[in-house]
Amino acid sequence: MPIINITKNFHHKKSTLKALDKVSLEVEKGDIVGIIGFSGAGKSTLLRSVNLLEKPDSGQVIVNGKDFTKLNSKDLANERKKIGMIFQHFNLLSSRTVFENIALPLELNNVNKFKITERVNELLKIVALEDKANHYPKNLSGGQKQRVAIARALANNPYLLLCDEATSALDPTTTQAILQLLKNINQQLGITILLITHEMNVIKTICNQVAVIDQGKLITKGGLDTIVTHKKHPIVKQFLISKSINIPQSLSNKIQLQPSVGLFPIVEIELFGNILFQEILTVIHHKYSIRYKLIVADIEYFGDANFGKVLLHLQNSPKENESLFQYFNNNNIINTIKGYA
Ligand SMILES: Nc1ncnc2c1ncn2[C@@H]1O[C@H](COP(=O)(O)OP(=O)(O)OP(=O)(O)O)[C@@H](O)[C@H]1O
Repeated sequence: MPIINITKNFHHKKSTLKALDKVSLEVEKGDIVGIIGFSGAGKSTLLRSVNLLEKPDSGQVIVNGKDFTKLNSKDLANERKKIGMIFQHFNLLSSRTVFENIALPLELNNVNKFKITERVNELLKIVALEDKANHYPKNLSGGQKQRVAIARALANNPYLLLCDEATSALDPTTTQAILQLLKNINQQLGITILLITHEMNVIKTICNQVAVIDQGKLITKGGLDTIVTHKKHPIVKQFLISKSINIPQSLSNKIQLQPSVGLFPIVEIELFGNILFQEILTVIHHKYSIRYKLIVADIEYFGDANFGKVLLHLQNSPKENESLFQYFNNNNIINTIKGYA
């Protein structure tokens, strides 16, 4: 499914905004491609260009062997039936039951009543909501609503599923369950998935390809190992070490911003693929004989490199710690003193 050189401008009163700037993207059948980028980078515009909800000003969108930009509205409507879409806020119809929501695309496709019942029951099984068929959306949890939306998106047997931040409104456990469902759909039904996400976790859990977009341009696309090689690019960097780690309340209650006698520094270290965490700990302990408490460590490995943040509460005097900070700075280990306790 090649997207070739698409450009999309939005015209405001006095200015024009280039939301997509000559973007080309190849999506192979069976891929799960994650699109990442800062807010306003053009992710939604790119996703919506695939089924021409957003019509590019130029370029080609070749899906299912057809250039969507050249289709008349009737042919495009027919092609769209084979592309499912789900959204962050589910977009269910509140006046319809779960069954009726899922049945909607089939009704619009003039499928007969008997076949609709058969298909909806199949779909309820796929998303494990058989017992909720007659419930209304307002009585469902977020995860259940997204399952209904997924079932509805699958109704017409799509070959492609577009997901616009499908898990952003869900808690971590529900997110994992929805991701697992998407993975099963990809593997068992052979559906290609294109998704937008802000979460590294989503990429790591289900995507085999990542597309990075920034200011309307495609920066890179590939597996995570390829993406990591662009670690200096701001969006990739933020993605790799986006974690904000919190100082536990028991410690933050005691924290002082200025050093004073009897208080020791709490230092945050950023790991950015240049050095391994265990190596840093060994140096702190063996080379500089500095005692520390490990407060929080949130680290992920990509290949042999680790990325993330670590919070250490050093236990030595400022003088004794000096050589350690010199070591950090000499080795480009980004460190910030968050306070003293
Ligand atoms: N219909 C529209 N009319 C005018 N400008 C638009 C329209 N849709 C998007 N834009 C602008 O195009 C740019 C890209 O928007 P888009 O929604 O694709 O970004 P995004 O990466 O999905 O952002 P976010 O993560 O915040 O959803 C933004 O500057 C946005 O304001």
